[in-house]
Amino acid sequence: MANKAETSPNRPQETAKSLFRTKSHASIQHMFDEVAPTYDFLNHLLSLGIDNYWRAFAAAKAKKLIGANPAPDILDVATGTGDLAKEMSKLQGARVTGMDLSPEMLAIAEKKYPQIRFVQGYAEKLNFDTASFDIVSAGFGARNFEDLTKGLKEFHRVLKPGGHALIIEPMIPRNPVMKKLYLIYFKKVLPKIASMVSKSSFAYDYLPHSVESFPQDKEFTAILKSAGFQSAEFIPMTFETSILYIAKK
Ligand SMILES: C[S@@+](CC[C@H](N)C(=O)[O-])C[C@H]1O[C@@H](n2cnc3c(N)ncnc32)[C@H](O)[C@@H]1O
Repeated sequence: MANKAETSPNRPQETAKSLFRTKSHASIQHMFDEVAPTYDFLNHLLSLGIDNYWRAFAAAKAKKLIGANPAPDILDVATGTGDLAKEMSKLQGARVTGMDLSPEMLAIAEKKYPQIRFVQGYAEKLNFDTASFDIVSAGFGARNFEDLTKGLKEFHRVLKPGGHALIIEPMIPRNPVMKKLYLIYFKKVLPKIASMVSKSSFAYDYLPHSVESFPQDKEFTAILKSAGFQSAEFIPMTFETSILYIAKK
């Protein structure tokens, strides 16, 4: 039997490990609805504010890829509280839509950024026309998709030919010393801090499990290509603690 912190408060049969295996929409939604009120505070605290830089870096890459397009259409999937959508909305003429499955995360996004259009939905079945976006982004969301391949195929479908997907995920450093330090922080320190602030300490036990079990760098670019993208590259950020994937349709 798992201890209390490792089980979901309203779903005692569910452990952080079992959630990562199933990742049903209902369980993921429940977890994010619960962490929503403290999500931003903890995000910035636990990353020492560097998460803002990672999103701004992705938006700067998007700007280059968009080029002279005066009105790029951008979809931010798994937008959560909207911070990556906000970065994308700073691009000249950008028409940004943020979508997420969690109504509580979206309610916060709408409050923070009333100028951006937010909609509820699922990455695996995007409610948008084929070839309708120049950029599809996702910050720290793909790892939670119930069906990753289906989600990435949907990114590909809704992109215009030549459009790009930009995906940010946490990265486990490849350098052995950095990796050891990172995992101590990620598995021992981070869940303790989070449990003092968030209603759902469960979510922060799930986080290291989900990152450790998720395909990274070349493994993930191979998945992007098998989802239909003609090319895919990755850029490690901040001593390989985060990674940006860029894939072209
Ligand atoms: C860690 S948060 C990231 C939020 C935001 N993008 C950011 O940069 O902080 C992950 C988000 O992904 C959403 N999510 C997870 N699976 C999803 C899916 N299949 N479809 C849509 N949203 C999903 C969750 O509801 C949550 O808001």
